[in-house]
Amino acid sequence: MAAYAYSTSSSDIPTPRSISPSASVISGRSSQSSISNKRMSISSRRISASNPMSSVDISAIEEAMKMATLDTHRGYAQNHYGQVQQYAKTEYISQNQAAGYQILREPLWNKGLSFTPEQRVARNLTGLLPHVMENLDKQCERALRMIRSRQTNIDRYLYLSTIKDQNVDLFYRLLIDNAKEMMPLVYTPTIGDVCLQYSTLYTRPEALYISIKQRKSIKTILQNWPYPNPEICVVTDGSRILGLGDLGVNGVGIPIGKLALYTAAAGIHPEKTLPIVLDCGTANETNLKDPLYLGMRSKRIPVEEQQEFMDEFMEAAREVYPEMVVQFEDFESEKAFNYLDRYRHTHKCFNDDIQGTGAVVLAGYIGAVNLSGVPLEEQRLVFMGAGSAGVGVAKQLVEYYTKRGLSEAAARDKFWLVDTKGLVTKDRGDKLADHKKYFARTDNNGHQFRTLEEVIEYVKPSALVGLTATFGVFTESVVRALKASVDAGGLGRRPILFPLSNPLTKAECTFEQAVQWTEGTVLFASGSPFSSFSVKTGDHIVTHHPNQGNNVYVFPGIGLGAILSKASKVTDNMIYTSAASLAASLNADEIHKGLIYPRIERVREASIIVAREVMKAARLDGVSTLPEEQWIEWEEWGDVALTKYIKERIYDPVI
Ligand SMILES: O=C([O-])CC(=O)C(=O)O
Ligand SMILES: [Mg+2]
Repeated sequence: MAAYAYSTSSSDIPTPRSISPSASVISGRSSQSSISNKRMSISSRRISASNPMSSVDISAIEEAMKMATLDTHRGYAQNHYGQVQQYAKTEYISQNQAAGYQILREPLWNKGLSFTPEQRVARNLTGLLPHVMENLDKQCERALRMIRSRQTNIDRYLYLSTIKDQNVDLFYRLLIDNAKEMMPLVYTPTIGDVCLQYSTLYTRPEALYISIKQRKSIKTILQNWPYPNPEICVVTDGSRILGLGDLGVNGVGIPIGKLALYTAAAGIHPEKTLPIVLDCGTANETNLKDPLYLGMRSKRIPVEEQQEFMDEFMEAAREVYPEMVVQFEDFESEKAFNYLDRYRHTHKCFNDDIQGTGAVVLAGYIGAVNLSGVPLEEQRLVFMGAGSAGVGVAKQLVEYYTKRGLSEAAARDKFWLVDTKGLVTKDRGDKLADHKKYFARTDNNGHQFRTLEEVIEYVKPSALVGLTATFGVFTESVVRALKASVDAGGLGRRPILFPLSNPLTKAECTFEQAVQWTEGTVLFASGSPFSSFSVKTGDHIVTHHPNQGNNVYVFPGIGLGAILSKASKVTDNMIYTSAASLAASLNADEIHKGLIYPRIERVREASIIVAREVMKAARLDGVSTLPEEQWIEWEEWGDVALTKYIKERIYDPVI
């Protein structure tokens, strides 16, 4: 039993022998195909009927690959147990060939009640739809009424998901026009609850699920994705989902949610988005014991084994979809840094938690410093949390300082990172993870500071950033100590406080607490959205507006910019530019209200600005593969022509 993937598991797992060959995967695509499912001829032949307990039979795989290349109608794939099987490739029909229910049942083709009388006749839809014709706005009205009638956010999420599964245009119109209300439902915080319960909520597949058992078939699996030539992929291994830890395959809600935002916030066509979860087992005991758990029921594989799997995945992704940009999401810190370092120079990829979060916090920091009354040079920053996000953010801020003329050493000196063991110092006595070493302090004179309070007392910071995934770490005494150290510098100075962990249940403090404990002076940003609130002081009512320092303000624009500039890789400068352009994208009203990010309703406008500047940075760095004449032509028109080019290419459903 030991070599068997499901070995840790219970008796409800079917034995390999009980799987019939005809139940195995099918794949492939015709070259001119545009969309999924339709007519699938299922005929498969197991070519390795070897002992199911044995490990993967490489020679059988090679044999199958050889046969697959000789016969273009056939491919190969591994089943759940790593055995190789051969099968006939999927035959597709195009939208033009489809009629009747084939159209109504394909969410990307279905226009709901928007089909015109002519279309209804031409596509054999008469009688399949009610009499009325409605534009998207009208259909949104119905959907909104339904969503608002639901009692819980999970129910609202599920309702939205059924719309997405039936009529993609309607789903995105809803999301785009009601961003403030809908985004927390399809993204953080609700998505955190969805991931926790994903195996129970599951009704239908929405992503590619690639398990370590199928690692020799990654190319086939990628080709099984029904939509041609995806441009952006969000991939996770579920090992660090938001601040919720290892959720295994249940973490797939994150790639799905992030990609919904790529479409809503940056207008990448939904057909061009590809969510992927790599199933490498899980360390989550609750999942392993859950009879409904959907992933591989085995312990998470060791880091080294996953490295090989990841290499194969990245190679396969590049070969099958050479134009696709890959966004790494919610890998645990060590892997997150490793993969970014390993692939960033050879593949089109970036890490959202390190680079996206880094950029969005930098943008907020630029705005906050302007309002704080503490000059940039005098700022001192304490980071609570030294994982991928904490270190990623701190490095992005170091780059900002160095771009403003500070030496790297002087810039780094402005940061004090704290983890569960206290201030990160060189002589702390424990083995520091590689990614923390850069920020380890040497000026502590042998003294170790074990608590956040001690660190604040010692550092006297002007800014406190939280990326700990621990609710309530910013206690009243911590926040008051931060305020006191800022007040000591002079009148009118304001503390910067960013409790950034997601979802809301992991936020280091709430917005109301931050306002109360700083007597309203705080410059605040959180990862998940808090609501505004008003307080009456004397005759005045003062409304406090929070900021959401979430990477949703940058990753859609970074991805779109990389795609449209046809960048061969994503450079540091492109990431840095996303932050600088986001900081500069506030309008007069937002500045007047003291905000440090654009309102979430304007995220699409901000993403277009970010994408435009990212494209320009790609060109400056020599990684854009667009023809030089194209750039010269755009330059003659300033930003107008490039903005127009972007707007003409983005998805904006209107009927
Ligand atoms: O998903 C979010 O809201 C932000 C993020 O990347 C994370 O917390 O890992
Ligand atoms: Mg993330």
